[in-house]
Amino acid sequence: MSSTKAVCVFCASGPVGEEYLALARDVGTGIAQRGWTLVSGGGRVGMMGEVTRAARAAGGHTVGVIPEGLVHREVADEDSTELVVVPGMRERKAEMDARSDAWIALPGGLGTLEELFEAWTSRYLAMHDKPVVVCDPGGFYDGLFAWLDGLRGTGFVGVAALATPVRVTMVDAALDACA
Ligand SMILES: CC(C)=CCNc1ncnc2c1ncn2[C@@H]1O[C@H](COP(=O)(O)O)[C@@H](O)[C@H]1O
Repeated sequence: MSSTKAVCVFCASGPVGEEYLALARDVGTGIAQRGWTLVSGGGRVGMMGEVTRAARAAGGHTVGVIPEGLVHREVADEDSTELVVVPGMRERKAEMDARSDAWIALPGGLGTLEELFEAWTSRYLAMHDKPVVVCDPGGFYDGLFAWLDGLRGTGFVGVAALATPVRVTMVDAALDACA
């Protein structure tokens, strides 16, 4: 077993399709099967709820970090092994960061992108060396990465920064990249 202890997963909180919910379950199950802790946004909604329920069903330890203002909106995961209620979004991100050894982004919306870009930019600025992994079996993010790739050579984005996230299509590969 690798030394990774806790993986933070970013993913959709909205009512997305079954293929995305199934992906979230596979990731939660895989994290638990490796004996790792899952860190998430602490809500029961969308993929976020699926990933945590699956991790616990597989015997995993889950840590949910939710701002008090979102406890109702995102339906705080009271069954979480640890549920950390924080004052606001900045504290949520800081707590998720402090408790994680690696990040996995799954398909998601604006919140997921916001979290992914913080992990990504802080890594290319050498503020940490935690793996930043994008697990995208269906090409959900292809348009985003194609657009960013188009900035190559324009001075807006460095080649090393573009190469920072580990992009994979398989859950096992995503977990291997965290190790
Ligand atoms: C003030 C400040 C630091 C804002 C940064 N913004 C955020 N920081 C942390 N989690 C977020 C932020 N915006 C949205 N999220 C969370 O990201 C999760 C996924 O959102 P989404 O469905 O991809 O849309 C949701 O739990 C949502 O609450």
